[in-house]
Amino acid sequence: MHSLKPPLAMKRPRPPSPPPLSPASTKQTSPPPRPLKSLHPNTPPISSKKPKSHPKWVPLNLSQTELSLPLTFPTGQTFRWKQTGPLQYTGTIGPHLLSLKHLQNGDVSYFIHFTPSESAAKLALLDFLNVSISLAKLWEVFSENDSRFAELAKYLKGARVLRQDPVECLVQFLCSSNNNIGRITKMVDFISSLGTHLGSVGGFDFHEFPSLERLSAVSEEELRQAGFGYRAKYITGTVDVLQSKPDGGAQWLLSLRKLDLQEAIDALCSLPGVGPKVAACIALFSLDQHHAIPVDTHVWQIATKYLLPELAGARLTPKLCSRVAEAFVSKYGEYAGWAQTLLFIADLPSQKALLPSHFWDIKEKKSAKIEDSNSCNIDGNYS
Ligand SMILES: Nc1nc2[nH]c(O)nc2c(=O)[nH]1
Repeated sequence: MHSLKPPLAMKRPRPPSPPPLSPASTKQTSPPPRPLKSLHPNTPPISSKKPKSHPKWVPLNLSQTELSLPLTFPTGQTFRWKQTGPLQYTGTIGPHLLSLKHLQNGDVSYFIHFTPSESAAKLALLDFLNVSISLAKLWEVFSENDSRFAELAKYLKGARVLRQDPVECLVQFLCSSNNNIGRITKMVDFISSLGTHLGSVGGFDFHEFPSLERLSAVSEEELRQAGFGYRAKYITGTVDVLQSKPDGGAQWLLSLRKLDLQEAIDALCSLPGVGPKVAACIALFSLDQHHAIPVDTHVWQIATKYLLPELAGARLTPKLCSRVAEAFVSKYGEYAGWAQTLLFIADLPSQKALLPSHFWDIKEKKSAKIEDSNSCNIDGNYS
């Protein structure tokens, strides 16, 4: 078994500036001068002479109903954010390194560890969190149309869809094909380690996601040696195709935000290793395609139980995938992907403890694992 360590041949990029101190390291190694009062173990102490730019936890004006960090970050949308405290997650957005945490009343606050510009970091965070979309309002409408959703929503408040960078999202979901969360995370960590180091928090190193140019310097062989298996050729193949786009691959991917859903899915499926399920995940989590519906056997089970009972027992085919997607959209409307996200999360074994036992039926019969669900063949490797 190969360890997912950076290949020796790769040059490790240098940080743009000395890594910033994390809240934890601030506390442990170099407390700021003359603290007056510490409100929380991870809260930097307040100092009357604190320079304006001193990092601090800042309220985000988002309640837990609008954003639950444990339901949003470790539930299969992104594999790049790390849990760095009991209710605290840390990750990068572009060149910004930030932590988010829940306060005791559930509200979310953020802490900037490193950024070239604080105002740009805040804007990038709000954009990444899709804050212009009210989850409470969406869920009210979904709940009116679906009593089961209404009940689930009581237990799983705040499962929000993120607006990730498309290159980052695409590479993560290429790693997700037929894979489990632990290995996906290791692969994504490996790729991320090729980007510029931004700092360390809670014992984790954080890097800006590498540019396509930097990714194009990694060979298929290096990825294979690092344990990527057949996904290695999908990653290098996709990076090559993106690099050949006249305006650049990153720009090409961003331009898919303006297309209809089907056009965006077709464009994504032209990339090596991208099938309909992975394309729908990328479309939903990075391309503003809010009614994209990733369909795999787990979602198929939910759909045949609650939306299309007449199809129970049938074998999932590409045509039936479209039926499922249509059924979701006709039930939940233009933000149907956000409803799918809650139903997907409710089906994860990790969420079982949050739900009363009568919600466990599907999970009991089939352990809903991401590992089986992201194959490019929608009907292969699922059982
Ligand atoms: N909301 C969803 N997240 C996912 N992650 C993943 O790998 N598949 C899914 C999915 O179908 N929905």
